[in-house]
Order: sequence, then C-alpha cells, then structure tokens
Amino acid sequence: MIKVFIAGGTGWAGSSLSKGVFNSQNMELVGALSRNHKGQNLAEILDLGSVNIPIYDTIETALNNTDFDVLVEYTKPNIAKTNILSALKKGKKVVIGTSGLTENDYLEIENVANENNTSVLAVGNFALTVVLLQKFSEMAAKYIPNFEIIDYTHEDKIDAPSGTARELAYRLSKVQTPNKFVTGDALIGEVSSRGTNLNEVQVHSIRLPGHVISIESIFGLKDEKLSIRHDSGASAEPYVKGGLLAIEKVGTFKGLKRGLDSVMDF
Ligand SMILES: NC(=O)C1=CN([C@@H]2O[C@H](COP(=O)(O)OP(=O)(O)OC[C@H]3O[C@@H](n4cnc5c(N)ncnc54)[C@H](O)[C@@H]3O)[C@@H](O)[C@H]2O)C=CC1
Ligand SMILES: O=C(O)C1=N[C@H](C(=O)O)C[C@H](O)C1
Repeated sequence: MIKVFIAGGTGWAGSSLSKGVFNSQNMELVGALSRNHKGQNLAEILDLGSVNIPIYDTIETALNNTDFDVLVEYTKPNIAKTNILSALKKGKKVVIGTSGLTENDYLEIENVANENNTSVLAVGNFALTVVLLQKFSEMAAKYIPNFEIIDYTHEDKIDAPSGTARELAYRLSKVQTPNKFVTGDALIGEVSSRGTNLNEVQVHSIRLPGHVISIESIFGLKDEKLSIRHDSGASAEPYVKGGLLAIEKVGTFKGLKRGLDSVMDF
C-alpha cells in the first residue's frame, strides 16, 4: 500500500484525485492539507464514508502527525515550494501538480531531492491527451526550427504562463532552440507584445472569461504552418488517471523527472 498525502486535497483538482486515491486498490489516502478546512475530516467533505482522513493547514503539522510515502502537491504557487522542500527534507517522495514553479525552483527541488536520496515527479499536465500534444510537438520541433506557444485559460488563473506551457517550453527547448524574429532593438513598438521568453521559446498567455484551459504550439516554415492544440473540458477528471500513475511511479527512480511520459512507455 502506498500511503498518500494530498496537499490541496479539498480543491478542484485535489478533490478529484483524493477520490481516485481513496478508491485505488494499492493506495491509502492518509491526510490532506487545506488552509480553509483545518481540523476537519476529508472523508466527510468528499462523502467517502465513515473513515477519518485528517486535514492540516501547514506542512509542518502534517509531517509531524502523519506517516506517508508520497506527497501530492496540488495547492497554489505561493506555498507549493515550501511544501515540496519540507517533504523532501523528511525523505518523502513528491508528485508535483501545482503550476507556477520556475526553472530555478526546479533546480532547487532537484538538488534537495538528491541530497535526501529521494524522488520528485513534476507533471505540468496529467491528462493523457496533453502528454500526446507534448510528444507530437516535440516531433514537430525536431523538423521545424520556428515555433511559439500560446496558453489560454480562465480569467482567474493566478499564475502565468500555465504549468502546461512552462513544461512545453522546457521540453521543446531540449529539442532545439527556435529561431528568433524581430526581437530586441530590431523591434519597433512594445517588446512585451511578443510574449515572454522561457528557455528561449516565446510564450503568450491569454486570460479570458469563457475559456477553460487550452494550449497550442505553433510552427511555421515558408508557405506552410502547423498548429497543435489541446482543449480541456470543465472537469478535473482527465487529471486523475495520470495523477494515480505518477503516485505509483515516483518511487521507481531517484532525483527529479519532469512530464508524465518520463514514466510511461512510448
Ligand atoms: N498538473 C496538472 O495536470 C494540473 C495542475 N493544476 C494546478 O494545481 C493547482 C491547484 O489548482 P486548483 O485545484 O484549481 O486550485 P483550488 O483553489 O481549487 O485548490 C487549491 C487547494 O489548495 C489549498 N491551499 C491553497 N493555499 C493553501 C495554503 N497556503 N496552505 C494550505 N492549503 C492551501 C486549498 O485549501 C485547496 O484545497 C494550480 O496550480 C493548478 O494550476 C490543476 C489541474 C491539473
Ligand atoms: O485550472 C488550472 O489552473 C490548471 N492548471 C494547470 C496548468 O497551469 O497548466 C493545468 C490544468 O489544465 C488546469
């Protein structure tokens, strides 16, 4: 049995995963972190039956009071790194779902995981269809050296670019550095209108009502263009299966891995 603790277990994504873990044959849901539900029973909140799944409001109290193997981080960017580093320092394995962490954050997380001989699996998007978008985009980037990324989300998403876009930029940059067009001093007007540069890839973030979550990688060659786009629906269901797979696989290596495909067969 893998003992799982979910930081953000009462949230939109975390509550769906909590139910998935609770119903899993080889996992035990032993606790959750939630700022607003301290001292309550997660099983009652999620209608899971007559068991007690305690909720804490800080990672320190959770680590002092609960024994677990894997921390799933599904809170908010402002607290995620603290939760992750605290758990790693106690030798816990960590699955990261929370977006907003930077490349420097990941370097620090990787170092702390290595120092404590444990493992972290960070997944910008747990949905299988997004994993496929990442793979198809990597294939395209191998042949087309001109690409940019657009991320579209609901208006109240607090971090930009999305975790999905950050991970995609990181991955495409490993395939090749894209060519730059009209940048720096050559550009007349607003430099920021060309988006932000992540790992040498231009990323544009749209935040608008009526939008859920979409990601698009755009490629161009003379007289031809290619768009690879993914659109999420409104529920958090697509992230559950991938989340469960990540919990199962995070103990199979040491250090940091990024992307769900890193533990899948392709
Ligand atoms: N990697 C992936 O596939 C996915 C990633 N996400 C990311 O997961 C994160 C959470 O998203 P949602 O579930 O929509 O958020 P949410 O707002 O619905 O839930 C956040 C949860 O974290 C808890 N929380 C927030 N701040 C806290 C603090 N300071 N201390 C203790 N608990 C705290 C809340 O009580 C709640 O349980 C976001 O960064 C989002 O982008 C969301 C869905 C899929
Ligand atoms: O609702 C969100 O916020 C989500 N964020 C993740 C991201 O930043 O990429 C992914 C997910 O699609 C939902």
